[in-house]
Amino acid sequence: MTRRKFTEKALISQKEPKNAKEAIEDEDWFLVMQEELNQFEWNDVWELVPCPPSQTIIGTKWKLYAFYLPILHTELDCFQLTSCFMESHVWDIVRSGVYRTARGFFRGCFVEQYLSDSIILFKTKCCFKLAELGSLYIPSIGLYAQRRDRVVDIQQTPTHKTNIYGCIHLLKANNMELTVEERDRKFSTINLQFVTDIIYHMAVTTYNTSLPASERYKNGKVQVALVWNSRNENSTSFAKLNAMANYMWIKGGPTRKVHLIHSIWANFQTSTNNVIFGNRWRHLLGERDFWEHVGGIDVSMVPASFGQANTRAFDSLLHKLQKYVPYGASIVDLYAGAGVIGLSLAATRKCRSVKCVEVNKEAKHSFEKTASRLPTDMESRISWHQADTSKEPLSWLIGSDVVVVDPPRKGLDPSLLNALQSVSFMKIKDNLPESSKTKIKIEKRPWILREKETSVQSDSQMAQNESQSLPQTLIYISCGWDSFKDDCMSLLSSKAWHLDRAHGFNFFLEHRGLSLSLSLSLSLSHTHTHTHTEPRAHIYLHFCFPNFPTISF
Ligand SMILES: C[S@@+](CC[C@H](N)C(=O)[O-])C[C@H]1O[C@@H](n2cnc3c(N)ncnc32)[C@H](O)[C@@H]1O
Repeated sequence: MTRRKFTEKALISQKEPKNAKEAIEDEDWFLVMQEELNQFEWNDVWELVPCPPSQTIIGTKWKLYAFYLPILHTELDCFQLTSCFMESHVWDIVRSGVYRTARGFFRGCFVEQYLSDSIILFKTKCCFKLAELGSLYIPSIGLYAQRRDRVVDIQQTPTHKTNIYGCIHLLKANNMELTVEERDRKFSTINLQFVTDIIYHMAVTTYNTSLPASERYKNGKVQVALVWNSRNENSTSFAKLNAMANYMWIKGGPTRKVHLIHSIWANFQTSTNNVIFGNRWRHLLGERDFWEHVGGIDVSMVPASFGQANTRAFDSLLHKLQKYVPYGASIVDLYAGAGVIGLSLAATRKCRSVKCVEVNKEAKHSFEKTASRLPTDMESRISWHQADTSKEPLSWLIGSDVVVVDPPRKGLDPSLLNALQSVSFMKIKDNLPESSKTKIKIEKRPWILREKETSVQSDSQMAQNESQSLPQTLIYISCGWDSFKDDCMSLLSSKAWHLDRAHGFNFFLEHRGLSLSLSLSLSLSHTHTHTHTEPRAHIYLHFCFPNFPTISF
């Protein structure tokens, strides 16, 4: 494998050399250089080493010039990159290609205020889905390589220096001792290639406040979920799964001097599609509740419900978002997961009411646990509803001053998008659509009643007493740039909403296609109610570019 030296003050271009300052300032030059880099064969491993400016290092065609940070992408990839970021660099999002794309887009929407947070990336990514490939005796456990035909072993990299390392070591030893075979593993089709893999979910908690903040990530205990190729606990291979969990617990559990593992869960998944988790979960060992502290509140997380991958970036996003929510507002948090966003707002903005709407019933337990630790003087009425936001979305919007949406990468469901477009043109009480009026009437439809049975609410009169206000503020948190752009354009083109702020956050930079993620916050307000003194509505989004070809600074 060719190893090429690359400098921390380097940039490649066929164009005229420029010094670092000039190059950063000259956007055209920068973009040309980015295009050139896209033509590269990415089979080489790049190393970050000090290198004198203007030194030709890659044949005659490519030159290396003084600059800030390198752009690089390799097949073994971001691990070289991340090690660099991990150890020393604050990744400057402002110089990234994603940032430029976003800024161009928002300028087109007349948003001048586009801000972003820089963060030391891998020191903060807390949650990983890891795959295992290879033989029993030489397994690799880590993230998929770009083509997803192999796994880059996380232990070969200096990037994820957490107790996850130790857990992976245990898994490998364990597989050998217990001869966990291919047939026990979960089978997946990934990118049309049929590969055998076993999937682990690992999350590190930074909750332990007895540790100095700098050590919490490194020494946080790990929540491990083993995804098993069987339908349930009655399968013949369940004994092997149990043995595997016990082995890990004995070697890395609370009785050891080095206590690595917080808890172990099993997930049963026999499906051959790309969905990682099956519907059936079982808690095997350790504490059930796994706590984090984000957005000013303690948050409980189970692996079965969605958890943001980067605790620190999420915390930063939540603190920013709180500023856009008026005190005493009533909130609906759609695509809420365990309701972390809604509950954080309830606690910090003294919200009148907070409704969290989520389709995955497994998130209910975490919601209840988190709610049980909210400050006792909180007067908000909080509730969690297992429901599909695409069904009767207006019924969730009416009665809320602020709508928070945090959809999956595919973006908003069309029916919700429609409802958001139409809601600002409605006159409350006079023009309530039939579907939302029925919510105020006594509900008789069995399927809605069934959904309500799975709801948790702190005030049973909530639905009836809720004021019938219309949303003035929309906060959009996105992790899918393309879908966000489409949704945003639809909202703006309806002239219902005005957009005036955006904010970016680094959430992760991970190996899968070198996806690059950041969040933005935007502010939207109803065109006809916009006062120009204060933004009335906000969208935040967190987006990511899978297969983003280069990273630039
Ligand atoms: C990106 S996650 C956001 C979770 C949450 N806001 C958080 O920060 O933890 C998207 C969530 O939307 C949920 N979801 C997907 N489609 C949905 C739908 N049609 N109705 C309600 N929830 C949905 C998923 O189960 C997932 O929990």
